[in-house]
Amino acid sequence: MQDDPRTHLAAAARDFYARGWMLGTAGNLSARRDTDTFWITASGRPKDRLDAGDFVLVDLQGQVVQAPPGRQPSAEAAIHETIYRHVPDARVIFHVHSIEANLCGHFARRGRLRLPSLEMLKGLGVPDAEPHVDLPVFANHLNVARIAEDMDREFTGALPCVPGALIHLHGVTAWGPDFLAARHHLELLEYCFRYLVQAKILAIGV
Ligand SMILES: CSCCC(=O)C(=O)COP(=O)(O)O
Ligand SMILES: [Zn+2]
Repeated sequence: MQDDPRTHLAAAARDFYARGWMLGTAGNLSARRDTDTFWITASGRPKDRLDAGDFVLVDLQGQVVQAPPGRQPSAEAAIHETIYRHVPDARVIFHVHSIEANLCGHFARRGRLRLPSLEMLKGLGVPDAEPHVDLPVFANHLNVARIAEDMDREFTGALPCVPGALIHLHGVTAWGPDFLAARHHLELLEYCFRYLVQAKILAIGV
């Protein structure tokens, strides 16, 4: 599995688990294999010990192409499909459940979370000294298809100006053209969330 995307996904999952972002089997990760299929974590697997038997190959229509015995794709595969269908350069998607991402759901207004105005957002593709950027926030539903439908509707209108989205009181999803970029995007969003939580504690307006 040397240069197999599953190796990189398993390594990313171990990293995110160690940061406390994928505890208790939370989260799911995927990477495109080709134009029509992507590898995604199997549902309900512990993210600190994934191996090749913990990934399912699915297509952009939601059909399972290849699955190890007894494994189902992530229950949230429809969200990954929606992102891959709409965002042409998304090749890797990370969805994690950090405490800060969920606390920041409380700061969202009308389906948007205003990110802090930091030059650092350059790393999310916004090269301004004092950027004004909103992250889309989607309502959470136990029926994941409803989240994917909301995302499909919103992304049909316009893609977000940063490579990520929040699902309210559930978790954050970030994507990128490769593993490193997707990780950087997730780290930058998580930095923003920590910054917003700290600013709230210190009663600083951002
Ligand atoms: C234990 S977390 C609840 C489900 C969830 O939100 C998640 O990210 C993991 O679901 P999966 O089916 O991918 O294991
Ligand atoms: Zn989730």
